[in-house]
Amino acid sequence: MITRTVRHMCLGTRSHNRWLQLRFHSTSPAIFEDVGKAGFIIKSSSTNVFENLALEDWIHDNVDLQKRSILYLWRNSSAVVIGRHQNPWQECNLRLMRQMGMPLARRRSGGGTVFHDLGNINMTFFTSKKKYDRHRNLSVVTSALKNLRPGLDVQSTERFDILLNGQYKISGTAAKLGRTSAYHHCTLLCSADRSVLSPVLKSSFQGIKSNATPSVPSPVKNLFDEDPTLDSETIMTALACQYNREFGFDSPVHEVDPGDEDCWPGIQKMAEELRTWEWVYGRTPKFSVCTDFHVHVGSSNAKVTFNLDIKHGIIENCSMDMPTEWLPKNVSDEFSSFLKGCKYCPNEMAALVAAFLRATHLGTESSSRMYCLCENVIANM
Ligand SMILES: Nc1ncnc2c1ncn2[C@@H]1O[C@H](COP(=O)(O)OC(=O)CCCC[C@@H]2CCSS2)[C@@H](O)[C@H]1O
Repeated sequence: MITRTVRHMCLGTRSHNRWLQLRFHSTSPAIFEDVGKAGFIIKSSSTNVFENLALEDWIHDNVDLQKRSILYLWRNSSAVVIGRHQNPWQECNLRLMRQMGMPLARRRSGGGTVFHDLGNINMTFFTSKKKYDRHRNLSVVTSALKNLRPGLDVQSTERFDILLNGQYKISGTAAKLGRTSAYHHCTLLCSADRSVLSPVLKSSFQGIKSNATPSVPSPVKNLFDEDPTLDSETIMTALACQYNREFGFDSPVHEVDPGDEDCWPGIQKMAEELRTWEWVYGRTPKFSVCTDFHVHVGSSNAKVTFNLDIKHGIIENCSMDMPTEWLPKNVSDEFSSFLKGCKYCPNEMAALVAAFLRATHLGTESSSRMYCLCENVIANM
């Protein structure tokens, strides 16, 4: 299958951009040649999770999907991707991810949390809402794999996972349905680093109560562990071929750069929005944290109970309970009210704590206790 670079097909200026024409002048076949066709396959040249998710948004918002379907193939460097209505504190080990410098992304589709790295292939099937068919899309994946290796036991399930050997998940699905258009996207675990996948998908926090969508953990396996002769390029080519075959299209795989603002006007702003704290954390459904911990300073120790209500990622209510001989009640009360309005974010909290301690001239002993208390609170963020 020929791989083409869409950038080369574009004339370079916004006014001549073929994708814009796709949106605004989609009835002009002479201009379109390839993109005027009913089926189109693209593959991202980027491995940046935010850029790649932004391209999904861009296509969903800008391309007329009534007359054409698109298969979008993409891979990301290591990242965790949560569903639109999920709670990241509940779903992943944020502390470990921060230590590893691993990004967390919130996608616009629902569903659970998955781990991505270059050993994981993502596919997005864009269609009109009428043509939206997850079973058929997943049959493209399973047929592509069976065409490559007829001995593989891969089957899709009722919940739109794909299982290997009837028990190991190799693919998870999510979808976004708009008024007239839709996309279904799914993963394919080929050779992801499972020594990272498991620990990053384990929350390190306790005492979270929320109605956010929980993930459904499953035993996972990499496809290449089953057949080490496979590789990602071969799989992506097979997926593209099977997509054309299943839907009667004849699209080559067009390589696209989601960082190319000329090609996708406004995409950088979309990627920026996906990177913001307000989107990644602030979109978490309202939740509360009720936790207790022991604090030790020198020879003194105490049990602290901590209650927080968090809305849009911001602390709405805060109360803490501890022996008054350990920390005077007026100090803990003042600190509690100081935290209201603060982002549930370790960096922000550390800065606020420093400001609080500067402003409230506590004695050395109380200051040390406050630091200890705050360290414990921050460790839960
Ligand atoms: N990459 C990947 N592929 C398949 N299964 C995974 C993966 N990472 C983790 N898991 C397993 O799935 C569950 C979560 O399953 P759950 O069913 O809760 O969620 C999903 O499957 C969501 C799939 C989203 C697909 C999108 C496509 C493009 S952007 S992300 C997790 O706890 C692990 O056990």
